Amino acid sequence: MSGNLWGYGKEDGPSVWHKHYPSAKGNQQSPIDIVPHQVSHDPSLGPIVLNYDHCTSISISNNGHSVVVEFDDSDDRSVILGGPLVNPCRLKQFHFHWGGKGCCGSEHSVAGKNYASELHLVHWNAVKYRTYGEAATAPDGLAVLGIFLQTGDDHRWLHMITDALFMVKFKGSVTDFRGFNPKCLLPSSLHYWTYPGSVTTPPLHESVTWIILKEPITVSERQMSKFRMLLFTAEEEDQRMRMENNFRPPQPLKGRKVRSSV
Ligand SMILES: NS(=O)(=O)c1cccc(F)c1F
Ligand SMILES: [Zn+2]
Repeated sequence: MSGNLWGYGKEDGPSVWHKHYPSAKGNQQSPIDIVPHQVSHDPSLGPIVLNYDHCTSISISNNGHSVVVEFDDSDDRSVILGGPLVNPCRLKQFHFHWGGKGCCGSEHSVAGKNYASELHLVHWNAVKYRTYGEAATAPDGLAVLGIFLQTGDDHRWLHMITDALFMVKFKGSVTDFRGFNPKCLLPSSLHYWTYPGSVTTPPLHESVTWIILKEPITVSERQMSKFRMLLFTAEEEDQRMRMENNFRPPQPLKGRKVRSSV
């Protein structure tokens, strides 16, 4: 039975990840608190382009840490390009981080403000690396697009995801999830902040070019509550633990520059 290597609890959460994952104390860790007034505007930064029109979602699953939608990344059907990126990067998966009822669960914060949740679209540099695994350990291997979720009215398309969550309640569950285009989850503006960082879950590799959209999307508290009916635990486990507060707190900037497109 695969043990629980790490989690978000008191005994296995972010404050003890460094015991098994030394990168936790590295110089380019994520997330960070973004302070807009200290960001340097870089006019050489072009717009980001999302070519998701022929994207191929395959499945939605509960990996015991979040809910993940996986894509077919066997070719360049869905890529992110432009902005700070040298090479186009292939969409591999997206997932969310969220808090408990009514409190915040984003990973990045903006001048100390946290949002209710944060959506991460994970892409990898298939121009330079042969596999995702190889890219995941290289400094220019991954590009993650971060989108903040704030609460308000219902999001018109998020129900496509929240309606499927009952199928993946337990850790280790997976179900078909085809034909979903994440373009429907984007805000109207693609203005962004960007900085060099890490994946925010173990093994915490410093392989991510972060691209964080400035404009949040709006979802309802009712839609957010459906994420909280997911469980960190598997069906056969006695202790059922609600999946919430699955976020890492901000990490030291250590001299890194956060740049903005406009
Ligand atoms: N939270 S996260 O977007 O940094 C992330 C998590 C797991 C695998 C990744 F490749 C990744 F990017
Ligand atoms: Zn994430």
